[in-house]
Amino acid sequence: MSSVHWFRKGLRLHDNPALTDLCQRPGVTGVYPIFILDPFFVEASQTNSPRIGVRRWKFLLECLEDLNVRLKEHDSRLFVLRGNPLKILPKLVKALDAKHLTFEKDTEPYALYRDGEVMKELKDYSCDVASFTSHTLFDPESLLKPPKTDYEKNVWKRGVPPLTYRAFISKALKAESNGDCVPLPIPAPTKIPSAYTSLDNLIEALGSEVAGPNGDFSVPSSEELNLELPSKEEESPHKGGETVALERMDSFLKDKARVINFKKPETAPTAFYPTASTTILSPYLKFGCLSPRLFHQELWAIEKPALKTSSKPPESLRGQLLWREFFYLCGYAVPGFDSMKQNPICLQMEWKCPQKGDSSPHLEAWREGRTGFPWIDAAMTQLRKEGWIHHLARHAVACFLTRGNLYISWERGAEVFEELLLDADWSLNSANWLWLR
Ligand SMILES: Cc1cc2nc3c(=O)[nH]c(=O)nc-3n(C[C@H](O)[C@H](O)[C@H](O)COP(=O)(O)OP(=O)(O)OC[C@H]3O[C@@H](n4cnc5c(N)ncnc54)[C@H](O)[C@@H]3O)c2cc1C
Repeated sequence: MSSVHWFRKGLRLHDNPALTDLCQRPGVTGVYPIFILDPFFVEASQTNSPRIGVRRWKFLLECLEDLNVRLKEHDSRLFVLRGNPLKILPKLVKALDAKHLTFEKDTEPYALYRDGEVMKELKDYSCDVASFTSHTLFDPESLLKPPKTDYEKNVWKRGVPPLTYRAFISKALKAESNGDCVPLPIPAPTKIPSAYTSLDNLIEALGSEVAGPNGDFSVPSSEELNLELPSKEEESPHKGGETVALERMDSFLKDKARVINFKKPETAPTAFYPTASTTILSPYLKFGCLSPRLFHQELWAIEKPALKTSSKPPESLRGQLLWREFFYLCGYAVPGFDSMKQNPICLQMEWKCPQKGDSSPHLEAWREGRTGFPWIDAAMTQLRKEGWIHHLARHAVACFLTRGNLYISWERGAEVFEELLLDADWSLNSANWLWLR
């Protein structure tokens, strides 16, 4: 019996409950691991700048290559399909006569829409569709309160979220220190049943453009995507993939004293990779090359025996992961989270450049790192060249653009970050810009 696992984020084999569950289902004899290159993420936004900058593209391709290599170790492979998932996926399921489709739950607005449409399309087809939480520590649904008052019912359609970090921690962990409440990661599948259908059959059902220029559903090259890659000297030092993610996590966590004493505000924004003061795991968490539950488990194993003396959330390293969790919950629960006007918890201000597509010489100078303020320009230059900057540098440039100096809308800043950051993440980017407003 054929089945499909759809990778979107969650580009990993470890702690991938959707994949592991599928591989263990009785009667499943062939698993197709697929990734769809969705034009939604490729096309330029209204600002005419691409949603994904070239460095993040490169990082994604590295993640896909690495995933393919790891799948091959299990006698499997990754099938990369080019096109709109709403059109391709139902066709694929039908062509393979697949009886199961699994994927990781994704709570961003576009993903919720996309997955809802795919499920609708497959409703009358005898394919069991199942999604699993593993991009966050908790399923956001589980942390929302039912709305009671008319106001709450009107505003919080998905449920009422805790709106402060402290309230979130006490809801999620019941007590600040109780890391034992967090679900544990699961191991990678031991066996991935191979898929047998010939590529010709798939091409006939889906169309040759879906299979890529070589007709083999392989990971695209930079040439296929028309990417103008930076020269070797200009490359970002951060390489994508689960293999690098696990190595980097292990390497950072070797220094237990650093983990136990980690206080985010005291880390240096001017320390760069490979001696950066924070983990630089954000791009790997963003694409799901690293499981947050595995990272949490490793952190908790170091912190728990030293609980009396260790640093605590929100400053500790586990506290950083909990910020991520809190902001994902807000992104899911708060309507219009990425905008000022539609967002009920956002301060309303008369910013300059309020509309998508608005520009100004000050905005351009900020974006290009030529404000004349050395610290701001250095941070924006690092962002452009490496795709990652320290939290305090993000804070500084964000304050400079908004309430600190230029009074330009935070939404314009978030768009620039969305393009340039390797770790650009809808929930976290919106949340952190909102936090500053
Ligand atoms: C204006 C602005 C925009 C930002 N946009 C993003 C974004 O698009 N994507 C993103 O991942 N982070 C974003 N951040 C948050 C933060 O700066 C980065 O997560 C962090 O600097 C990543 O570096 P690190 O992995 O070394 O973090 P570490 O300090 O090592 O923390 C470990 C992990 O905890 C999470 N984390 C840490 N700080 C935060 C935070 N403030 N909010 C949410 N999660 C956090 C990240 O997943 C991070 O990898 C933004 C911050 C600001 C001020």
